[in-house]
Amino acid sequence: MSTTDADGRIRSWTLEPSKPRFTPPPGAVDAHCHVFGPQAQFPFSPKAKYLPQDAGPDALFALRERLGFARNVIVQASCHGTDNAATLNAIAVSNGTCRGVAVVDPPISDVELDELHAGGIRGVRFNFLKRLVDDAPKDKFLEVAQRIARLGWHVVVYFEADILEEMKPFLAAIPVPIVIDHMGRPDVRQGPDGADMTAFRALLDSRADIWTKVTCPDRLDPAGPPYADFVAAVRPLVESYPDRVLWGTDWPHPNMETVLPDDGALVDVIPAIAVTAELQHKLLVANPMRLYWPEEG
Ligand SMILES: O=C(O)/C=C(\CC(=O)C(=O)O)C(=O)O
Repeated sequence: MSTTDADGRIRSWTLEPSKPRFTPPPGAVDAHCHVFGPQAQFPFSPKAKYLPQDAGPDALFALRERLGFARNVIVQASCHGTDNAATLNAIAVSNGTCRGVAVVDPPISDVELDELHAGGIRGVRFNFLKRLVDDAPKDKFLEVAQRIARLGWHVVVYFEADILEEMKPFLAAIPVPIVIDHMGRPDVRQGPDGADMTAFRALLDSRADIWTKVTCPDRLDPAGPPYADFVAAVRPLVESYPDRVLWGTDWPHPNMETVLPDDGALVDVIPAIAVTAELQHKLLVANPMRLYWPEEG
């Protein structure tokens, strides 16, 4: 259960995650996580739909150490709106071990985009979840997608399975690689051949440069650890698209109010969805390095 402090700010992550049994390969990247604040330095957006307690870079790096990861990709969370300062700060104090994905105001200037690039940003996120953002203007997002192409960036798109069909023309028009958060949130209880996974595979088959994060068993599988339905639905996806999958903790688990995910248990899902050392290396090292640290390839 999440806890709320005197200011009404919630903590949706556990302070004592278990130590995973699975040891990630050297150089493993947690490619989907966030930072919150610290608020005194980096206030939340007036439009924030949730107000979390501080979860800054120190806590992120302590978690990374405990879980056995070497790098992080920090995705700007909606509670910080389009002010990417908290994300940039975490990258700046990471000694080169973090990169990030920003959320931007569509009229952002080219100079500001260059500054984000210098600060370690390598992509822009378009969030279509109505509970998180007031509007998601597809025409303006497409202009942004065109303007980031020169930087070699990609876009990260977050939507739920019920709008996949209507997202297709928008996604087809994006001129840079696309990463879909949490597989577009399928109902994993339908199984690997259920309607949601079948539709999502068709989307992946429509372009060779659509990647996805095989993340968030905690959000997608209400049964909890060992997340059997998630594993059954997602393992075949990892095997079909081994070069286009990423993995992340989703720490500090925004909006997880009823059940606080145990990050150690989340890491232990990895060997169940990526069952060979080769698949694990692609998922945790080779793929995220190609997207976020291409210069090291
Ligand atoms: O971060 C996630 O993966 C999921 C989120 C929060 C979020 O995206 C945001 O605040 O920007 C969610 O489903 O509430």
